[in-house]
Amino acid sequence: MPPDATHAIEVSHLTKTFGQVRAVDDLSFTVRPGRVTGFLGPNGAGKTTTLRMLLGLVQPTAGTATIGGRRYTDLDRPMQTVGAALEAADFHPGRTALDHLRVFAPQAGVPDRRAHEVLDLVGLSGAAKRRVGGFSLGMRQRLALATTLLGDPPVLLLDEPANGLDPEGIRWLRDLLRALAAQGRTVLVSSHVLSEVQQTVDDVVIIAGGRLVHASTLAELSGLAEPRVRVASPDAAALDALVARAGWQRAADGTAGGAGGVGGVGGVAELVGTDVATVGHAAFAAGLELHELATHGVGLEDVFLRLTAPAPARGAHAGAPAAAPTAAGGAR
Ligand SMILES: Nc1ncnc2c1ncn2[C@@H]1O[C@H](COP(=O)(O)OP(=O)(O)OP(=O)(O)O)[C@@H](O)[C@H]1O
Repeated sequence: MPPDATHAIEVSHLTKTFGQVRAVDDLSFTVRPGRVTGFLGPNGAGKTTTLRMLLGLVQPTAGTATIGGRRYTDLDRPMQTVGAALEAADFHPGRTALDHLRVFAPQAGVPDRRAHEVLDLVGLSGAAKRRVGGFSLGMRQRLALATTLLGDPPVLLLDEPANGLDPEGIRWLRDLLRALAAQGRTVLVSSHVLSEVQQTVDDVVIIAGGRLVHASTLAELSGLAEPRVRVASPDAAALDALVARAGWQRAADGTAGGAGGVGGVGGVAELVGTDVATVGHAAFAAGLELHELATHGVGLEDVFLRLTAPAPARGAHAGAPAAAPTAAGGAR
């Protein structure tokens, strides 16, 4: 099936509770075709449960998860529409890689020879006749990916596909996923480590505690990682006045005052869009005593950790400009 714009993934107010556990909580996001989207969150965030609901394996408590506007269970040819790899270990150990794919080929509605093509695509041609029982985790990941590609689906859902791959394998996966997206496919890749997929994804959907905490392009997420100037003075009021007078922008989650000076009295400001020389000069000209003036970078991984920190810490970010398409850091 040729990929086209009708193969977007739409998750709307999706909720799943298991007894007392609210695994997915009023989650809404869109995944666009032609792009690789990272579905990110710490362990237990609800990624797998969301993917399972998308695949009709788990019934939502509320909300909907659709592919091209239809639920997975309503698709005419699901295996030719969605390729999904949720667990890499689910192989018959006595089967060869080729046999494994041949078992799935009829379900995917493709001839046997397609098995060779997908083995080639994932770099496993040389191991086609080896038993899967002897495969490394990385080889299993490649075979799982080959299985998802059998029906040439326009939508790919991959749960932690980089797990078990060495750095060369991760680079290979990146190139393959980017090529698949460039063909117009919708590619959703989950991971609990941003750095693992940072160079692969165009968009990010970040969840924590079952809730959406951030959805944007990777470039917009990177914008939250700009360098900051941290400035502390024993005179909080004068520091505040200087910041206001100069028109400096405070970081959205930066400290807006509080203990920063001598003996815990004073103010601290975290500023973006300026530099230490400008701030130092203005403070000197204003006769303001400073106890700290430094630039510090906030890495992308730091941004990710802050966004996914437990609720009280996340609450501090609720006003971040690009950070909160829906609720950031609500009560859970
Ligand atoms: N079948 C189930 N019964 C009860 N609780 C479940 C079930 N499946 C998932 N959960 C719980 O739901 C929450 C979300 O789990 P889920 O596996 O979706 O998270 P995840 O983001 O995929 O985590 P990981 O990165 O560790 O795979 C967890 O608290 C988990 O224990």
